Amino acid sequence: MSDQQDAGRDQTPDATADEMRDQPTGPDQPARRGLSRRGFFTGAGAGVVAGALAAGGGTAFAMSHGEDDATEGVDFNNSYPFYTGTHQAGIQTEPQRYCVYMTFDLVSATATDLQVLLARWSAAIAQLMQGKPIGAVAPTQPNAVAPDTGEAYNLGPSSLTVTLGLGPGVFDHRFGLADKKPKLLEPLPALPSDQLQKGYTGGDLSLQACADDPQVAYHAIRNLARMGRGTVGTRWTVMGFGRASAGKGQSTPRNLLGFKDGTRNIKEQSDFTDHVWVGDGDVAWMRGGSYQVARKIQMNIEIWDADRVSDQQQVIGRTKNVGAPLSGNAEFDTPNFTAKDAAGDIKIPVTSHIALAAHENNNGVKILRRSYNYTDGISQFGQLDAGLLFIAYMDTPQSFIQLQEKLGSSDLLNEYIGHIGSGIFAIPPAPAQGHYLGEALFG
Ligand SMILES: C=CC1=C(C)c2cc3[nH]c(cc4nc(cc5[nH]c(cc1n2)c(C)c5CCC(=O)O)C(CCC(=O)O)=C4C)c(C)c3C=C
Ligand SMILES: [Fe+2]
Repeated sequence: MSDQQDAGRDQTPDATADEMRDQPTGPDQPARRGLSRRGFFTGAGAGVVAGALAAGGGTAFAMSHGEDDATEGVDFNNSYPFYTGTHQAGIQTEPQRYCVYMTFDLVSATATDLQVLLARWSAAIAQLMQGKPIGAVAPTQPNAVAPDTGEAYNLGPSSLTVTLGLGPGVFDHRFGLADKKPKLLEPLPALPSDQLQKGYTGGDLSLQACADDPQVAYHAIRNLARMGRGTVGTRWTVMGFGRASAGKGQSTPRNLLGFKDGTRNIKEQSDFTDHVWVGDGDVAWMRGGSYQVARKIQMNIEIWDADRVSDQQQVIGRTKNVGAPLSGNAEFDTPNFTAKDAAGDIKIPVTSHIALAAHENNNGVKILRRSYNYTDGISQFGQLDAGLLFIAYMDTPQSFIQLQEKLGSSDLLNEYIGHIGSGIFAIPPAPAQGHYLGEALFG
């Protein structure tokens, strides 16, 4: 690691050495908390993802921003525990800056192969989340092939979380696990405005690796895919940057439309209990788990960029700079969906994105959004190929279906986006020490 990277990773200008040593750890608690968010060196910015990858790590650089920014500091030494015995990390965890999402097809039809893979992946994920390699990077035996590919060596845990999902295919005729199938795990139905492409859809297993260093997230997925060879084959992947959602202690970031995204995301513990974590109503082994819906949503960026900001605000239902609902003044003002202006017009259009998606207008339905921006470069038509890797967690997939049936039919945003990829997965709870993800399936 270069001196510059070392400086970015280990120096915390306004935290003392004692503060750094004495932070509490526990389920879903980072190993080090309480470090000042401001005054830090920041991690790699969204616009330099490719550069950071090419440079071989999270670029550390000092920047000055205005007051209304989302530049919380990054502690590359922060880690989360894997063996919590409760919920998997990477859901309630404050969103990290980068995400590599990949789905896999099971190419072996033997339940034992699946069982061994889940056990080996679990052990490896636990190591990776502590910032450790999954075996020797440079074996002493000169003819040996290295178990770990090495590109994350010494980069620090970087808040890595790896979240595993089980798709509907795990419970089909192949593995004898049909009686263990989560009650609500079915392929998503066709939804209005779907433009799904086979190359970005489906999968028997999913891995969501999130970290504050893109290379740490990529290393995790690369090595887990490598371990899976012979049992799984890769299906589709998206690399996400610039978290497009906010956790409880975080400021709200912006998506590629330039709007704050995540203002009214789920943040309170009671909402996680009521809307995200599976309770007693499902198969017993899913208790503490969740359902994950992933959508690759392409944006027609050039068309959006040509639109007047006043119109963009009508589409979203919020102001672009502050992120306030059109019925209010400040970002966290509660939207008033019946408020009218002096001319008698509804202030938040009824077909705006937030009016259609808000829980007040959907019988109380709420989902946890944990999305990331993505770019695939330039399309065959010479246009920017970019969008949102929409990832959501919920206690029933019906919540997403209900919202998307409405959004897909009427959302003003549909002129500017297209859902091109899709996947649905059951998220098992996290194992306790000595156990592995999905172990209850094989009892
Ligand atoms: C089916 C669920 C949703 C999809 C798909 C979706 C796509 C999508 N959203 C944005 C941008 C924003 N979304 C915002 C709010 C918001 N979105 C959903 C659901 C889906 N979005 C919900 C439930 C909400 C909260 C509504 C509320 O309670 O007010 C916002 C506003 C800021 C915020 O509260 O987060 C933006 C901006 C894009 C660009 C997009 C697809 C590309
Ligand atoms: Fe949205």
